[in-house]
Amino acid sequence: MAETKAGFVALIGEPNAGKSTLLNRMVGAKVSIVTHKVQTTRARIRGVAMEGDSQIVFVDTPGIFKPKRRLDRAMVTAAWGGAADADIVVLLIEAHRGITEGVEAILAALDAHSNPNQKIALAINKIDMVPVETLLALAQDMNARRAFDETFMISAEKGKGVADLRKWLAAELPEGPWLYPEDQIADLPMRMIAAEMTREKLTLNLHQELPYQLTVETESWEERKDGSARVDQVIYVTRDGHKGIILGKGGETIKRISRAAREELSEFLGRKVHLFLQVKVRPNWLEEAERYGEMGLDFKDGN
Ligand SMILES: Nc1nc2c(ncn2[C@@H]2O[C@H](COP(=O)(O)OP(=O)(O)OP(=O)(O)O)[C@@H](O)[C@H]2O)c(=O)[nH]1
Repeated sequence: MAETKAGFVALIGEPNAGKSTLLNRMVGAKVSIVTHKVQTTRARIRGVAMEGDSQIVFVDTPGIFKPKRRLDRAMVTAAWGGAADADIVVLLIEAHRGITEGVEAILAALDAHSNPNQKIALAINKIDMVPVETLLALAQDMNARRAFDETFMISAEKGKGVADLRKWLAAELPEGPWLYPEDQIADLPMRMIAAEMTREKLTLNLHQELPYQLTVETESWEERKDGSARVDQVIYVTRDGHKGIILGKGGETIKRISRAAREELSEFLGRKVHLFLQVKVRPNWLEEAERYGEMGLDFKDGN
């Protein structure tokens, strides 16, 4: 019998590089949140992909960017933490943006946050947006700055090159027993996935900065005899005014958000869901330790 392999792969990159899209494509289920807005990923979400005898456990980290607030700092620390613990690190960059200041900053910090036993691959994403010459020049330029173990050119959205990357990852992982039951696609508690779904709908339905000033928590999850689930969530905002915006005129906005989140969760679970949303004002939630635990982040890291 062939030896099984298993290990952790960290996807790192600037916000919006396409980490969530790539993860979802590799795992084949929507476990991470994808939107057009940056910094949507706050927690270290894992997805598990099987490839032959290998089990690849993905750590989808928040984008790495210059931290300003405590929450930002905790997110960036979590991102680097994910990289340090992984067997393989994949640096994802955007083909059309090339070597940005952000990419340079990540390259400069990569040595300090990785170890010599780790393989580090480069994945140039969004190749659908540039001509092939640009792509080859970028691959060369990046490899001149750092000797990557392998370079991949992919389109996470269109699925190009993704299978090659997956095969390479599977082959490079250390030998060992699988870490999760084969049919388990994500170890993220369902409560958190449900909260992320609601947060995604809020992000899509609200404008500008507001989505970054709120957080969603699943307070209770009740399995009902008829096979449905009752899910109660609280949306925490920092100001009274924000609460009004989320509720909307006659509660229209929150109803729309609730309907969209319920439909997605119900589709994901394959059964009926009763979703109840409440909006609460907590001026200091950005500074409260327990909010960080809920998001899988360490409060201390924000200091
Ligand atoms: N054209 C093109 N767009 C892509 C591709 N991959 C991802 N995108 C888009 O890029 C945007 C960002 O993708 P995400 O997967 O959310 O990026 P992320 O790195 O997880 O972002 P954060 O969660 O903010 O860190 C989305 O609008 C995607 O649809 C690609 O191969 N080609």
